[in-house]
Amino acid sequence: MQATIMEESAAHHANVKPRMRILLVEDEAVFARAVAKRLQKAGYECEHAESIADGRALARQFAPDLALLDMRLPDGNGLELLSDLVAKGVAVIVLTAHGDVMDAVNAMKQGATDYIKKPVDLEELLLAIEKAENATNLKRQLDYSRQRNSHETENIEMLGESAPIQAIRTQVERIAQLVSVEAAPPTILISGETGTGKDVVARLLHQSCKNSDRPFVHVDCASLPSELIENELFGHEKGAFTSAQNARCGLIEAAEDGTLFLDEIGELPLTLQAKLLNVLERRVVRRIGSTKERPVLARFIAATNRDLQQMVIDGRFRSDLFYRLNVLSLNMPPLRDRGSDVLLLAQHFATHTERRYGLEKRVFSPEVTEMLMRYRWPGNVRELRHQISRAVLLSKTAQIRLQDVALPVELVANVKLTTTATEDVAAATRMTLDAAEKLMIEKTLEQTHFNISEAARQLGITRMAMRYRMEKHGIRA
Ligand SMILES: Nc1ncnc2c1ncn2[C@@H]1O[C@H](COP(=O)(O)OP(=O)(O)OP(=O)(O)O)[C@@H](O)[C@H]1O
Repeated sequence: MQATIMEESAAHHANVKPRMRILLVEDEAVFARAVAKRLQKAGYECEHAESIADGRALARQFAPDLALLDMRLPDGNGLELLSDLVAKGVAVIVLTAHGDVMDAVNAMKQGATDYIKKPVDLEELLLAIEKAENATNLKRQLDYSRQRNSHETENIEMLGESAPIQAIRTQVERIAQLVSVEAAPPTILISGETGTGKDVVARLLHQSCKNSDRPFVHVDCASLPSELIENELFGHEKGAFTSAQNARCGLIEAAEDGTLFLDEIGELPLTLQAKLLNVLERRVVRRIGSTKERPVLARFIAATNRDLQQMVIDGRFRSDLFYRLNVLSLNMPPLRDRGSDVLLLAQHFATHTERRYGLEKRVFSPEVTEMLMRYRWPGNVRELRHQISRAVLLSKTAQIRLQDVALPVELVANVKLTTTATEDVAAATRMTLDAAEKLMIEKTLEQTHFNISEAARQLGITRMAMRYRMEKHGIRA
């Protein structure tokens, strides 16, 4: 989040056109909150209205570039607002109830840019917005046909040449072959620390299966309140509870014969774990308030950064569900075990940011290169991506130096003890040269459990020089 703010403010300074302003007209509060949060995270400005009247008023004040318009609103049909917005030159993506084809057709006839079926997959929505953004930009700049761009498909990239990433690629290929001959596709469990690319690999698995043109539905079990997850997953019949005015299909059904990706599965409440197990075993789903069972064709992929086996021992995760999910498993390696993939990814993210903001090419100083290789990356690829875009935006010269990279002080000791590195650390931490040197020695000693030879090796100095410096700074082993 911090990095996003930094990117935006730097973009502002670099005189780059700010990103789109989006008006969301939607009366389902929880869903609206999730959409607004995701859009803001992606760097868009977003305002939310709950009715046609509010939407109309906000459209005047906020002057959006794009609107996301629900069709069923408390004070009428979204189509009433659609024509006003289109007349103002606002691109409109309509959100239609599942199966309500007529709404979509009417909206497109009245000038909507695109439509998305509910329940909405946030990543799919972002893609539609990007398409609309590209289309609008193109239309403005070149008066070009929007059609060409709106058919681009997303290309998922899992970069890396290291052995652990090659092994993941091979596993993905094997799974793709397996799935094509199996009747009920086997469930896949992806584990790995946060930011290692579990989402990326889930999409890659989807892309490489024969049903890749079918829906990919992402459910984040951690961000949905537990009382809503059941409704989201299973859907409900009209009248199933007081506020259920219309029947609604759940996400399991919405995935059709594509992929249902259950992210952060470790956060699923125990009661729902039992219900999910039933779906996986019997391959049927029943909406809340319904007696009718519908067949489940989707393939399930689950992901977690928790130790599910430990959760089973602690009684917080059902063992039968764990075994059912864990038919095939993929373990995403942490970034620190991927060798020079760190540099390959850093270069990729740097180029991406340079292109996005029209900046000149940057190079990493040798100390930064070394630091990138030695840092432990607890937030993995996500952390690297944020650090690199931030460094590219903040560096005043074509060379990215250590002070442009805001890695936590306690890990700076991973850099060799050269004069330039000490100067860079001092500048980054606003310490004197002496204090920076002392800090680097102390931290390396701590990390090597006071093994002086090992610490000296890591710092690139002799054991004698290490002893001398420890004495100078009054550090006792
Ligand atoms: N190998 C890779 N190549 C390119 N980009 C990657 C790679 N791995 C991860 N990323 C990028 O890093 C970011 C984090 O990845 P992702 O969301 O897939 O991680 P995650 O393991 O699902 O994280 P979390 O556990 O927090 O949900 C994303 O922006 C993703 O595009």
